[in-house]
Amino acid sequence: MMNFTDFGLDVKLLQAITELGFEESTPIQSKSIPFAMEGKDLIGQAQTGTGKTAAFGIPLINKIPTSEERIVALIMTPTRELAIQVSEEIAKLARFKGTRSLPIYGGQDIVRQIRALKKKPQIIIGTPGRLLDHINRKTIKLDDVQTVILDEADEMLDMGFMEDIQSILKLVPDERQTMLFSATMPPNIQKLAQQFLRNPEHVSVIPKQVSAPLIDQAYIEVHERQKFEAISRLLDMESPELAIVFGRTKRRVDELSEALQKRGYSADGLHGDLSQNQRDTVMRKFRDGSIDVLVATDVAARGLDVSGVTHVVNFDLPQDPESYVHRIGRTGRAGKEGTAWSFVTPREIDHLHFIEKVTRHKIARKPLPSLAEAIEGKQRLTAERLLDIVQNEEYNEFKAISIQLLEQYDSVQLLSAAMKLLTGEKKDSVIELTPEEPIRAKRRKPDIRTSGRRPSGSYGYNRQGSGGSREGGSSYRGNREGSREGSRDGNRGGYSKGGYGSREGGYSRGEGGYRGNNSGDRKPRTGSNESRRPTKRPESSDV
Ligand SMILES: Nc1ncnc2c1ncn2[C@@H]1O[C@H](COP(=O)(O)OP(=O)(O)OP(=O)(O)O)[C@@H](O)[C@H]1O
Ligand SMILES: [Mg+2]
Repeated sequence: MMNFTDFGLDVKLLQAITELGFEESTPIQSKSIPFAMEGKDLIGQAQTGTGKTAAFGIPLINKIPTSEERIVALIMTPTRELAIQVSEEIAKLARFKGTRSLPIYGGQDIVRQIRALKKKPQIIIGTPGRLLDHINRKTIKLDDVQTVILDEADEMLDMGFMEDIQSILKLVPDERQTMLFSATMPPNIQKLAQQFLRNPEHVSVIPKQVSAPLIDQAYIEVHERQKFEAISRLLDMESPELAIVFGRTKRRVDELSEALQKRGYSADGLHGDLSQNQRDTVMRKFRDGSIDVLVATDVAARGLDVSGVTHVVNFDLPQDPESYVHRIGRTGRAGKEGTAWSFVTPREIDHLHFIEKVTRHKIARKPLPSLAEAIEGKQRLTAERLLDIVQNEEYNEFKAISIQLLEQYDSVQLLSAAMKLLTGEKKDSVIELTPEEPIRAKRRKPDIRTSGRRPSGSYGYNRQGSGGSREGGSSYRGNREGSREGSRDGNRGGYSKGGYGSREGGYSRGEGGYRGNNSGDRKPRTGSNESRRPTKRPESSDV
């Protein structure tokens, strides 16, 4: 671990890093920043939630002169939400230095983007489809780009963005620095790397444990028709601060989020068929805590960093182990702990074993919480809420009436009634979700490592790859949308509990650190770029 002061960074950048509460660099940052500062091309791989964004953001901002008036850097991400988020992190890091960046993605009003481009951003963060659109309109010119970063590079390939990326990179001068980052690196990344990187440094953080140590993983065997009851009980029992529930299809996400709302949970859905405006609203509500359950397709599986996500639930098992890795990686970030549950139907047990094998992590089986446990959980939560008020002495205006009531009734009676009211009764509306087909286990051929250079096991796990055929798509591509088909090689590159020092404090960031605040631009998005649609994936987040 290093201090950020060791890298010889611009003082204003250091100031921003301090302000963000980053005390020491994470392993991927310690390893990548020096290479990046030397101008080397780079393939960077490390577990979810370990600071890859800053690993490329810091050296990037460091190298751009304040006086620069051209677009000199390009960052590509697979989804719009991620473009927004990365752009926000870059903006925070660039705050004092004054580096100008701009997110550019599908679904946002293009005229507005064109206007923003006139302010001479130095860094563009975008999704490939919309970027190409601007390139074709000549509103973005890449002739002066010196640095290109592909975040979640493997996912962009899986989404069928290869051609788009190729067309874009052809327009960038050869004399440039190119960097790829992801927690998983399938073999097909090699193709991209060979084509676009020059003698890249492979930086991968070697994990002590195969799976993310901070995520407590479990599965619950349920029948398809029990899933809704199961999720209700889990939510009641654990009352997550924030939870992300992954469903396989858009229909699933719509039905489930509606059903949860009907039952009184504060939930909302996110998938690629919503308007950008709706997507933004849902994300904002989730980040500020006005909803606590985000039901989503795999559009939310990659890269999203929302602090306070304590639980991830795979309501439907993902097709690919990589998708599993990224999904559960929405919790247990930045040194915090998290819990991930997966619902597995009896016919999917084999598929679960396959995920276990590839991720080299045994997932513990847990029983479905009983109704009694769920009720107890809810009551405990109510009691906590009450005690909170007691502790903060926020009840003065109720004192008089309480005294009056206590003259007539017994205190236990009264308190019980108050708790009943507070807990709320479960609305037992009938919930019916359209069943999803079980995922069939598919055998994949043993994988080829991302790069022959690394000793085996240096990734988080050696996965069995699909040997190139894209896993999963076939059987349900049609309506399964959302599911990210697989990247091939997964890896939780890194970082064991000890990785950040001790787990809580180790990855320390000041209290005030984060909480998705969001300086970035969040405007209603309208309009779209339908001209290019990734071939592989019905849910494109870009167009
Ligand atoms: N050195 C650091 N100290 C403390 N917190 C950090 C540090 N670097 C990054 N973080 C914070 O850690 C969180 C996770 O970082 P980030 O989103 O970059 O992870 P990632 O490795 O890109 O994960 P994913 O694979 O899911 O995209 C963010 O909130 C980020 O601000
Ligand atoms: Mg990331």
